[in-house]
Amino acid sequence: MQNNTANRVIKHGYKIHPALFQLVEQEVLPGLGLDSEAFWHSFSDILSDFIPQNQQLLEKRVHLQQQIDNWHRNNKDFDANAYRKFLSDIGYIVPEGEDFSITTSKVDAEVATIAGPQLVVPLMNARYALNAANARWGSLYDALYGTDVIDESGGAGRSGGYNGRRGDKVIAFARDFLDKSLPLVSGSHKQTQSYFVENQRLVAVLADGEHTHLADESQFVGFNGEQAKPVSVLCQNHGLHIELQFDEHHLIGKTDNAGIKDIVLESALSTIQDCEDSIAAVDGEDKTDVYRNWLGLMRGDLSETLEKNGRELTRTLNADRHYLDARGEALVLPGRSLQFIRNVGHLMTTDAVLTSDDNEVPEGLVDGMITSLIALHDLKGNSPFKNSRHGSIYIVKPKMHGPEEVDFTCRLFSRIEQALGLEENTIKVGIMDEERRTSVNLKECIRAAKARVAFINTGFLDRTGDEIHTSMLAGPMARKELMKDEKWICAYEQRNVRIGLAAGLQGKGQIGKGMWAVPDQMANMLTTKVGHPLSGANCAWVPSPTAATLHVMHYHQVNVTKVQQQLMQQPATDDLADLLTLPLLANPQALTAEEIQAELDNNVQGLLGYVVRWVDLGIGCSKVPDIDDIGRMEDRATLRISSQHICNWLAHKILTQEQIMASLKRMAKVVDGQNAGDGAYRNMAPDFDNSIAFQAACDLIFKGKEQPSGYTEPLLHQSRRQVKAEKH
Ligand SMILES: CC(=O)SCCNC(=O)CCNC(=O)[C@H](O)C(C)(C)COP(=O)(O)OP(=O)(O)OC[C@H]1O[C@@H](n2cnc3c(N)ncnc32)[C@H](O)[C@@H]1OP(=O)(O)O
Ligand SMILES: O=CC(=O)O
Ligand SMILES: [Mg+2]
Repeated sequence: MQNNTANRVIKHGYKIHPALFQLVEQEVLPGLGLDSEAFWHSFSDILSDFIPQNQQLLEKRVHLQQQIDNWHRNNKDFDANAYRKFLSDIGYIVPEGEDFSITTSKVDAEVATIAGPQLVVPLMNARYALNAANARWGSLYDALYGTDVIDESGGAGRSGGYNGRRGDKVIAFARDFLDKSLPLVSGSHKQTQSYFVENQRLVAVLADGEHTHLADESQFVGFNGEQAKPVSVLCQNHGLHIELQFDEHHLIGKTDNAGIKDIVLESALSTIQDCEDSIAAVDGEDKTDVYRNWLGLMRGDLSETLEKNGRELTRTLNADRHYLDARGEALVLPGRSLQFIRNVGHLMTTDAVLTSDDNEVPEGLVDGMITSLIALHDLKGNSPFKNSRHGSIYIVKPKMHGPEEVDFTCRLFSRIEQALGLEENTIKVGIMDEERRTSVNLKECIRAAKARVAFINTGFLDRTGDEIHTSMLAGPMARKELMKDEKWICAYEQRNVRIGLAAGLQGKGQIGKGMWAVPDQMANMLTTKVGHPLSGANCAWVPSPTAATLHVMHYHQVNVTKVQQQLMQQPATDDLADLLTLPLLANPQALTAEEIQAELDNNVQGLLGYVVRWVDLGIGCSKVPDIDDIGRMEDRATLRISSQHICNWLAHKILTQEQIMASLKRMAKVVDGQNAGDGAYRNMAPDFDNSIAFQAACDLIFKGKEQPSGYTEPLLHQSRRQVKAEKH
């Protein structure tokens, strides 16, 4: 791919994309008190020092993978002990050192001490990014009414205008939630006729006129309005706030015994603004758009005008929330989620900055520098809002392979801090445990970041892709849907919590769990995702604000601190053997032709449905219907799984090339049909040869074995850039 070198601004030998240069000079640097020349000088020094190291780390990945491939070629009879020894001999598994505790400081409570949902959002989409930042507080009534959590039986359907029968079910569900999280001394919230404040206590009046109180009176936090007739009452449970809002003239309030019009839950405590797998930013122009959104969030002036339900509205960041505390004194709570930014990993390069000989520079280096620079606006108080009250910058670093790569990130952050005049360890790091070499060496990875690590998180989607790719030659893999029951993944999830706790993350940072990837199945999420806090995780990913408002109920139900304390009492186990158990098909011959076809078609449908929107429309995260018509969140990590899975079955002759091509062509028509309502969409069928998206999908499968770690971004980027070039 030819890089556009026109109109570049040369800074200390590097050629800066004009859009990025303009953004930094005209929008980012003003107000930061930094000298422009000094900034570009230190940026170029950092690039010169870190580019060769970045390259070496990538070469090491390739070298290790080659040795693993050779080992599988030469060891058809798998011996687990010999395999483990081999991995240690080649340095894939590193020796574990003494126990230690992380020393990270200045971590905000949303990360360190309060357990709750973490929302992830594509930063390229300002409408969603703003919505996510504002998802700190969400209406429980809306979340219940609008999703399958409330069943439609008995005339409680969702279509049409407000359905009172459905509303009654919502209110009953919510009252039940109040009874569990804010129990009363006597009676139930289901019987309350009113609430008021008296002598710094919350009083609930029951149907028979009895005045009762909260069983734990310290749960009452504050109110708004008159003590005798509050318009809202604020309580808390496990550090999470619950707001009861009253209005007896409101559509809902007037049907409610106590005049409650809504119950608002503190929901997404933290949000990850994503520059990585949920977006499609392939060049300097795209990167600049993404950085501009981050700037708007950090400067507090991001806004987006949109049309919703036939009305135009302008979305901006929500203000903080004001109350009177129990004593009647002012109380202010954050109106927005605490924001992390996810940078890209070490693999990709970007033309946002070119070297003197026109080579792209590692994208992660540019992300690190520019997103930190932008976050300085928050630290310097240039926004009417505050993100980190402790003056920290939170960067999630994905797809790192082992402790050396974590160390590289930390050294990069340290240099960025020096360049920006920040105190050492201002930039906190979230380590995604989503590559196998990180999982097997997790303790050493955390040690490498022990003064700045603020979270570890099991990115099980990428991790599954890496599991397949790393052992590509070992044999055919289990079916995709059954992967979640395999020994390695159970060990991976438990081990991550165990090692995180042993390294002292409790009270200092997050031990996180992965994404709920079926955005419309909220009832299923409500029964299943409680498993995350129960496993000792103090946060877990959700795909939408609604999911955050529902998932937060799990943290009311489970006291994660107590779970963690119990887990810390348990003796350490050697779970490495389980972690290294390959998820191979127990009996490939037992698969029926129908099962094979269904597995293939399902993978192909998801893959095509995602890739076509990525390549042709630049949409990095989509809800794509699977073969059973269930909408699934697809991003680059889920694509990594499906492409690597097909590739693996092809490599082991469960599938043939012809069979895959036939499925691709058949499923392309299905996907075209699914997108028929979208005017911007371009069909893949029948002119397959001229569809860049279709060709990209083929390459992801047929060239999948050769892709570094099975990643999808090199091919996606190349194809998207081709589409963009054709449009210009
Ligand atoms: C493996 C990994 O890396 S996982 C991390 C990467 N994945 C993600 O970040 C997933 C983020 N989620 C999403 O992008 C979306 O929820 C999708 C693509 C899954 C579904 O999107 P859609 O089909 O547009 O959702 P749907 O139509 O149900 O809802 C749209 C509404 O929800 C909001 N919404 C949906 N997801 C989000 C989100 N993550 N953050 C904020 N708002 C969101 C939209 O703003 C929109 O509301 P609006 O009209 O008021 O603006
Ligand atoms: O980034 C998350 C994942 O599951 O991959
Ligand atoms: Mg990932």
